[in-house]
Amino acid sequence: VTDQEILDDAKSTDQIVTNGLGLQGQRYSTLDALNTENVSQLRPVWGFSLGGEKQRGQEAQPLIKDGVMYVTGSYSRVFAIDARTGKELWQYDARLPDGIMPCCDVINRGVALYDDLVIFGTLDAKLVALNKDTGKVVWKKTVADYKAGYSISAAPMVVKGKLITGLAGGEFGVVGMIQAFNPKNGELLWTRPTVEGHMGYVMKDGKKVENGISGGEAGKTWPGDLWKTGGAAPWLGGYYDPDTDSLLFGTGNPSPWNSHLRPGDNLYSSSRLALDPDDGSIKWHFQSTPHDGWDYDGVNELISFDYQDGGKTIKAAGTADRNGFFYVLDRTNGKFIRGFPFVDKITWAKGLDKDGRPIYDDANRPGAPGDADKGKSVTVAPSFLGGKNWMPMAYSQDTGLFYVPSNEWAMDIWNEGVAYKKGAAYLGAGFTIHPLNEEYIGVLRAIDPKTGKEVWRYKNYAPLWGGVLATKGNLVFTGNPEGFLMAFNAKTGEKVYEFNTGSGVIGSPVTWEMDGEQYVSVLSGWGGAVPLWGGEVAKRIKDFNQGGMVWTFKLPKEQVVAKR
Ligand SMILES: O=C(O)c1cc(C(=O)O)c2c(n1)C(=O)C(=O)c1cc(C(=O)O)[nH]c1-2
Repeated sequence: VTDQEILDDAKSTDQIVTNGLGLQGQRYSTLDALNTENVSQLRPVWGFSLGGEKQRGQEAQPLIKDGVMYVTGSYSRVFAIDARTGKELWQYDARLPDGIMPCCDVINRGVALYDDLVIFGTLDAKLVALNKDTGKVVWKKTVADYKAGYSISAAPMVVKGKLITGLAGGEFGVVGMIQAFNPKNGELLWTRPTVEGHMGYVMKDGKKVENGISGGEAGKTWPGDLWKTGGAAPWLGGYYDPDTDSLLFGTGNPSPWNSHLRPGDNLYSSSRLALDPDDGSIKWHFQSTPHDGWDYDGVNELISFDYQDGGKTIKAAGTADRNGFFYVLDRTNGKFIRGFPFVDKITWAKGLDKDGRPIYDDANRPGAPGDADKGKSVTVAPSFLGGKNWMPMAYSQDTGLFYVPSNEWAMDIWNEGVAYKKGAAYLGAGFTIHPLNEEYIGVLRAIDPKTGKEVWRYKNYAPLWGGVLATKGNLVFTGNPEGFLMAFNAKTGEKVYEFNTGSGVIGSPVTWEMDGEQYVSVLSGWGGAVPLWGGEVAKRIKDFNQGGMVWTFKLPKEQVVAKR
């Protein structure tokens, strides 16, 4: 895979070489052979088991190149599969040490492809590059200390010949970090800490050269030494906008959760960042939840899109935050254009001011703990798992709508005393999540970013936890924990297809063209954060079965011909 193929991925239909179906991550395919007219005839053509004794959450998006599918499974495993037949070509198992500390299941979100390499990050915070034909290790590099709580769950990406990744570990008081490597040998090129006060570096002739302190100086928006263990992990990775030559990343919660310990905005936690891919410097930031006290990570994808306003093209970016607000930003400078709630209930803030800063409801910030007891508990919506969590939305270039997998839930949350200890959970909070409605938690929403209007919604009993795909065939695909891959009419929201994969679908579906036919693939395998952290919600989903399968679909041949 070349840099040009990566740049062209949003337009090419015969391969998928980026996470997000294009570096901007719109998850939109120009294929329309499969459409609302014929999707009811969609059939599975093969299934592939990810095997292993312990099937856990499968959150990856498959990549496809030259008839081979590359996909990751739980416990840091990679599989190469013949995309025509489902036959395994090779598999690689990272063999994790016992002490790994992922907060939220043993998931992985996919590989990056570059040259003849298949590259992914592991739960013990390594990057591993495999030969695409043999699965043999070409290079392997430890990028952070898993014993301090670091891990990698994101799919890395290659931008302008650099391999870029974000690190996880926000629940352990790590220092969030975005890093660039030489994809051919794993050599570090630059590193950008995402907590104010930490020095960034670029490598020159094998030497670390300082590249500015994140935020300019230490402790401006943090008290005392707390910035040293400030979290803000960019654990979901990011995307790249070629128009502005910016990496667009989000950052997680500040550590610890107890906000009374850290008065101030706590930059750059719960923020969106635009970085220069050449040296990792920060071009702009937008903080969605300053002084977060509810675990509203700001990692959710910031998706570039253009729209017309009074004859002018606006270079915008949209993001649906965990805190329940959808933000439209000017992606040339990070300025707030507009924001609006995308969930039914938000109680931690009364709204947004003209710059997009939340107007807090102080009664709904969990109270400070006393010396011995816990602080005042409050009931807040959304829950800490968010109006939307990691699962990527899609943007359709035809309808101009975002298709947002969201959830309606609240939590009781309180603070407790906590001290930092390397490798131990660093929360200082307790919580329990509960549904807001009897009939549903999940809501797939079609949202107009120009008006904030919800065009349609689909309600789902269990929380939605899978990625979304939009196509020119007027289709929107996503999955649910109940096990179904579903397709909707992009304009009306009518459900036009479903298929039971046998376990919850929390992966991200893809579509591509092979031998003149349009294929759809998705991973199935229930898991992720909900069953682990879900309180009352976990009870609702306790009978859902685990799994680990890749499912691949297409239309029967005669069906395609009949429609043409
Ligand atoms: O702060 C972090 O470093 C971090 C990492 C991850 C992760 O790596 O998946 C999650 C979260 N936080 C998190 O807050 C969260 O809700 C979450 C859900 C999931 C998931 O895959 O279901 N991962 C994560």
